Amino acid sequence: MPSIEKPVLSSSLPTLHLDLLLAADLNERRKLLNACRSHGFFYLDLSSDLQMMGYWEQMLETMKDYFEQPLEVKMEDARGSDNTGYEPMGTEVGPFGMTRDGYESLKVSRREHLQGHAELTTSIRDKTPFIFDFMRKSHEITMMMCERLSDEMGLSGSDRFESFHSTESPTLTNLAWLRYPKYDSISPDTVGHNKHTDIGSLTLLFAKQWGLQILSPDAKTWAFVKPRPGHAVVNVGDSLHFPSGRRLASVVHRVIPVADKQMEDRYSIAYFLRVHDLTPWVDSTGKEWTAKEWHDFKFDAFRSPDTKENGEQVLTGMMEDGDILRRPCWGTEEA
Ligand SMILES: O=C(O)CCC(=O)C(=O)O
Ligand SMILES: [Fe+2]
Repeated sequence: MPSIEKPVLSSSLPTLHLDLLLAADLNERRKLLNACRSHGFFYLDLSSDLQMMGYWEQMLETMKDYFEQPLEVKMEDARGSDNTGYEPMGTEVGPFGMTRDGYESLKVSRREHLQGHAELTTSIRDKTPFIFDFMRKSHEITMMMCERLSDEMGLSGSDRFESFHSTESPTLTNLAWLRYPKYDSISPDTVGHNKHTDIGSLTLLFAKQWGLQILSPDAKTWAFVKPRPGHAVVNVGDSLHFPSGRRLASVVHRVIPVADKQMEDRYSIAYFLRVHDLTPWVDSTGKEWTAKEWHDFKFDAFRSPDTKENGEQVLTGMMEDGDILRRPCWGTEEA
């Protein structure tokens, strides 16, 4: 097992409140934009939404039951897709030299949600209505934040972030369950989740256990994001970073096992809100992309960054250079 540096906690992440954002509180809206500009990551206090808090608990139980099944049963849900179905451990490159990733996942796409039918074949199939409820709520929350950001940035018409997510065109939005095995049972060659920025627009992450690290602009080093009860973690992805003219920060993060803290399997739930496939943008080198091209190129890089021209850079959204955060142009402007 590679040695893991002493944890540095990220205590400086801003905290936003779901109820205040829903009420379109002007101060909270300003805080949201500042958080997306300066840190790209923030805590979202969900404690005002008892239904969501209940869903989170229930989802954890459901996903534990799912992952406990034998590998060959879970493989019945494998579809060789990056947005739907089961993926075993080791599909992608891991965080340390010569390692593969150390997590398994199950994804349900928004396309399945909108069609009202998930292509699940195993025991989990009868949980589909609950999974769809969770996705609906996660979608409402993330889209509401897109609205608040657009308002605060004074965007109108087709420049507003909501319009990038229109249901008329396909998107690769999905809900993912992730399981990282407990520290004791990790094999040295499949570990954690490699450094990356998220492909989509906003990620709503439900994780009660340690392991998530960000490349902190404050500490200029890897910092653990401390799990906080009743709080989700939200982060900006590349599909808001580039289309916002890089004013919103898509920050590099990863997951690594924590020796004295990961005594149990680690479970996280991520809602990956993504823009529609044809959304155009220009990257930091001036190259033009559509969201779908970026997505496909980046997923290839997840699997083998060394074999792709600029794979490393695509992986980290061109935000990082040798584990040092490249100071982007965000964070300096006033809201
Ligand atoms: O499992 C986690 O806490 C984070 C996962 C993640 O960063 C991702 O899947 O993009
Ligand atoms: Fe991520």
